[in-house]
Amino acid sequence: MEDLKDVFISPLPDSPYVKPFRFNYTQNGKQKSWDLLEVHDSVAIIVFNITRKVMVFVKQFRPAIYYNCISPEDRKSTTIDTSKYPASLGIALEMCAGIIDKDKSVEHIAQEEVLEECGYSVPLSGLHRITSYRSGVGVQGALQTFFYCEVTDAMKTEQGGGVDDELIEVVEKTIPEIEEMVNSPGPIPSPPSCLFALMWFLYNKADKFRKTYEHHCAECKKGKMVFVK
Ligand SMILES: Nc1ncnc2c1ncn2[C@@H]1O[C@H](COP(=O)(O)OP(=O)(O)O[C@H]2O[C@H](CO)[C@@H](O)[C@H](O)[C@H]2O)[C@@H](O)[C@H]1O
Ligand SMILES: [Mg+2]
Repeated sequence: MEDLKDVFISPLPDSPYVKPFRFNYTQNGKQKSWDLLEVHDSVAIIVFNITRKVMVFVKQFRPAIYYNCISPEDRKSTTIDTSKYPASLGIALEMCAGIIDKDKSVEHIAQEEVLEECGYSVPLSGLHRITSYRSGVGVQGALQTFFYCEVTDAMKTEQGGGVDDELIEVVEKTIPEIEEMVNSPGPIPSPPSCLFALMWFLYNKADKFRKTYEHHCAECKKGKMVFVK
């Protein structure tokens, strides 16, 4: 994932992923315009492994993050010096997510992404639609639909890691590690949607699993309840 070379910037040809255009309008009698990017709507899924009480993340190289680490001066050079700018600068930790580029329901797209990226076979009934929100409101405003699913080790039927030329590493974090992540002073190498997902999980679900830890501990300590972080 971190073997990066031959990095250079070029003008955008016709792209199936992003379409830049100018949006013109008159508001309160004043003529205005806004420069926009048309992108696909998407899904994102919180995957929580209840066998081992860990959250499943995907780690991947994100060119957009990498590019924004390069100084404006160095962006002008014909090739980017990868010894000065190693790939690690662009590696993000995210929830499993994918664009809606097929004529399928959001539930089916979410199910596919969990299998392709994380390796878990989840029944459609195991995917709970939580909410949807607008991402990149400055220039995109695309809709992301957000799901929660619980998986077990037995549901891990494939390796994960993405399809075609995707290079994705599956990473697991415990509840205390998630808490540490959201309390970090940053910069956190994750999009706001991922941080929202973590806060949603901590607020709505984490207690259920913390209680299991406490109970476990109480058993071990012969009835003495100990809060385990
Ligand atoms: N701009 C681009 N240039 C070149 N190739 C591209 C491309 N966009 C997509 N692709 C190709 O299409 C594949 C799409 O991957 P996914 O469907 O998993 O979406 P991704 O995880 O990138 O974004 C998901 O996760 C992020 C983070 O949450 C959300 O912002 C996003 O809306 C959501 O779909 C990429 O692996 C790549 O091959
Ligand atoms: Mg993805």
